[in-house]
Amino acid sequence: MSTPPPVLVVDFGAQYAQLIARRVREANVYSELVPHSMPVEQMLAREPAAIILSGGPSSVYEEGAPQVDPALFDAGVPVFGICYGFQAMARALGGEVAHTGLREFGGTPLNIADRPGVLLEGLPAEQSVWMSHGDSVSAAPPGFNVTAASPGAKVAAFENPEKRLAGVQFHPEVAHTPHGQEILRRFLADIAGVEPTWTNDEIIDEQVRAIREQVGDKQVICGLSGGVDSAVAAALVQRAVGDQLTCVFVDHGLLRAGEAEQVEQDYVAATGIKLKVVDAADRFLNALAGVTDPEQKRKIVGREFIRVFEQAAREVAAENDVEFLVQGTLYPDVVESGGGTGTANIKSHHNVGGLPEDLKFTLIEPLRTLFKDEVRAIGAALGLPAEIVQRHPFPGPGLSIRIIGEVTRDRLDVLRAADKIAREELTAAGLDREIWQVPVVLLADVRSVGVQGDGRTYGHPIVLRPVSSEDAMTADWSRLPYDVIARISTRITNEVPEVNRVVLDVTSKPPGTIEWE
Ligand SMILES: Nc1ncnc2c1ncn2[C@@H]1O[C@H](COP(=O)(O)OP(=O)(O)OP(=O)(O)O)[C@@H](O)[C@H]1O
Ligand SMILES: O=c1[nH]c(=O)c2[nH+]cn([C@@H]3O[C@H](COP(=O)(O)O)[C@@H](O)[C@H]3O)c2[nH]1
Ligand SMILES: NC(=O)CC[C@H](N)C(=O)O
Ligand SMILES: [Mg+2]
Repeated sequence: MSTPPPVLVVDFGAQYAQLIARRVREANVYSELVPHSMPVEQMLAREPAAIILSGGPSSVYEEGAPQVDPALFDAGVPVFGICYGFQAMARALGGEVAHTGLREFGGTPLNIADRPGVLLEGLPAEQSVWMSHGDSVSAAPPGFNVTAASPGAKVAAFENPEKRLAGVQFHPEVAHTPHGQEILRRFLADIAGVEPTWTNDEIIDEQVRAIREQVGDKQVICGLSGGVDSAVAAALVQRAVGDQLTCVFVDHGLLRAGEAEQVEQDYVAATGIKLKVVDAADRFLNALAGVTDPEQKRKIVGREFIRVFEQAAREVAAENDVEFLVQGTLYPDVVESGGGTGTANIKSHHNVGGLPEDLKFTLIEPLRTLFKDEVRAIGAALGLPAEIVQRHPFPGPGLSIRIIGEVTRDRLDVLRAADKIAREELTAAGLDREIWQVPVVLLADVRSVGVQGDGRTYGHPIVLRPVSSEDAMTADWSRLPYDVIARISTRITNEVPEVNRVVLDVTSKPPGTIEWE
């Protein structure tokens, strides 16, 4: 894929590395993450427009701490250091970093120096920034102006605009640094001289061009779920190769009420796309019989999806094998599956970590580096209707990972009924847009005693998990109005006989993930 010269974000193990890349894209500049282990020559071979060094947990003076190769600063590429990256930069260029004993975590006042330089000129002389450090730069490298200080960091920002180098101790990428985005934008525009041309239209044109080149005159299939990501991915591919694309919607028996009908009607009506619907419920439910382990469920679903796609591909093009499979994979699917830089496997998303080893398709995943809200913006720019673009996420493994315990048809029916009620009440209360999603979970192996109609019941609990989030990487539990929760609870316990208790999940992410499995 040919993209503009990237701004490379070098990941030193920061919590926020991908967030930095995303903020750069928000400044309309193309950006990608690379590991700190990548040799400088390789970074330079990418002809980056600029390089940003991320934060990280190490201390630069510790033995074995990741260092920055000083050759990076001689290459004439603009460099911006953040937190650990700032400290590593200071050290590589002849400044000093010390453990001063003055740690700063969270909102911290920043005082701008008399010579505020390019990055801070005209911004409030005192402003709040988000800090998270124990080490500090005690002396800036020769040739650099110190442009700000904080109580715990006498060198909190420095720059050398002639050499196009700058850095900050604080985190401009987080929302808690109010002027952070402006500071990042100034680095890109005024120090690095990068043009802000990476707009949604640009992304679309670039992806369409790349997909057309990759696919040529071959046939393509796309797993279409009715969700946002695959809808946007399919729309991009349709724009690129038109009716060489066939979408395949798999009814795996793990869907919510009304979902299959909705895909068949809404999506085809909105886009005119060629759609093949496969009823594969028996196949998935047989494969899942007796399985309770979440990772095993996810891997089974991942494998069965591919087997169904293979069969569908054979039917789409009898003699001319389908080589390409389009998936609406997003960046969070990749990181959580352990595909980031040194990141742990939290859960195998069926479309990444859950794929079988003998996968024969070449994957086309045009959204793989993006977050959901970026994808929504692209979907809107492609002209997809709001009902599709604003839809709540629903995981590919569907209700199988919302039944804690074995997945059976009866349990699926119970969960489907409860989920339908929760969704109806949320929509009736006008809360869909405020809420990220509301997984409804059945604790199938847990029972508790109830009393209904003067009789004893021994039923199952349903968990409501309403969350608010910007990008699914972090989330908070949503403070739904009590009367809405009460209506959902009353209706579920009245209308679903197997359920006699409704509980609310009040855990943020971290420590909980959004889905229970
Ligand atoms: N029922 C399905 N039939 C066909 N493909 C599916 C199905 N469910 C998921 N997929 C494939 O797996 C990918 C990942 O699923 P995921 O749920 O993350 O995305 P989505 O459904 O497109 O969007 P959303 O996150 O909004 O639900 C989809 O983009 C799609 O390619
Ligand atoms: O396509 C998907 N395949 C999966 O296997 C999967 N698991 C979780 N999710 C969705 O991803 C977001 C983050 O979820 P978690 O906090 O549970 O990891 C939430 O929006 C989840 O609904 C999935 N989507
Ligand atoms: N967030 C960071 O990058 C921290 C850098 C370094 N570990 C410190 O404590 O100062
Ligand atoms: Mg989905």
